[in-house]
Amino acid sequence: MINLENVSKTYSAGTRALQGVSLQIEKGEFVFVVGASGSGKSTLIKLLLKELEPSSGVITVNNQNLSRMKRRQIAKYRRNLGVVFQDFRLLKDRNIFENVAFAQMITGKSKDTIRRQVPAILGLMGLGDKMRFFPNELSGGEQQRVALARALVNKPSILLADEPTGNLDPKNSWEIMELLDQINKTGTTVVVVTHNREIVDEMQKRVVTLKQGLVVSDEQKGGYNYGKN
Ligand SMILES: Nc1ncnc2c1ncn2[C@@H]1O[C@H](COP(=O)(O)OP(=O)(O)OP(=O)(O)O)[C@@H](O)[C@H]1O
Repeated sequence: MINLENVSKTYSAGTRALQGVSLQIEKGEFVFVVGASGSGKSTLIKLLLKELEPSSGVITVNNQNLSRMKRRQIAKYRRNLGVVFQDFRLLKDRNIFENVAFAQMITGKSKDTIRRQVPAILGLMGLGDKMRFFPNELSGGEQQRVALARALVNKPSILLADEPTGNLDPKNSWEIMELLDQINKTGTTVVVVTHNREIVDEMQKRVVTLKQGLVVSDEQKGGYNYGKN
C-alpha cells in the first residue's frame, strides 16, 4: 500500500532530512512514526502527500509511483488520502457542517450526498449537535474531531495524521487516538506522527522510529523508545 525504497530528501539548504529510508506499510496497518524534533517525520508525511519530491528513491502508494504521476493526477491522488494536522486547519468563517461539506464539494459530490454524509460522519465523531457551530465555538478536541470528519468523509484508504494531539490535553488526546483506532478497525490504513510517549506505549501498535533521517527501529507492538537510541 505504502512503499518507500531507499528514499532520501535533502533540502536546498543542504539538510539531509531523510537518508535512504525503506519502509513498507500494508493495507489496514496502524503505524506510529516517532523521533526527536528534526528527525524527518513531517518530511515523510509531505513526501507521501506529494507536497515534496524525494531527492532520490522511489515512493509507491496504492501501486502508483509518485514520481511518475502527472501533475493533473495529483489532486485525484490526494483525494484518496485523509490528512489531519496539529493545528486543525479548519475554515474559521465556515460552520462545522460547511467545513466538512467543503471536502465533498471539491470532489464533486451531489447536494443530496452531502446532506446525507456530512451529518453521518459528524455524528460518528460525536458532533451531531454542533453542526452549526463555528470552529472558535468548539474546544480543541472538538475541532480536531471536525478535522477528522473532514479527512474521512470521502472514505480515503489512508489516513495520515501529523501530530494530531499536539495541541490537546491528555483526555482529548486519548479521545482522538481512540477514534483513529476505530477508523483503523474499519480497514483504513492509519499513519500517525506523534511525540506522545504515553499513548504510543499504551496502544502497542507498530512503531517506526526515525533518528536524523534514518529508520533506527521498526517494531510491531512497539514503544516510544527513541530516547534510548
Ligand atoms: N522547507 C525546509 N527547508 C529546509 N530545511 C527543512 C525544511 N523543512 C524541514 N527542514 C529540515 O529538515 C529536517 C527534518 O525536518 P522535519 O520537519 O521533517 O522534522 P520532524 O521530525 O517532523 O520535526 P518536529 O518533530 O519538530 O516536527 C530538520 O533539520 C529541518 O530543519
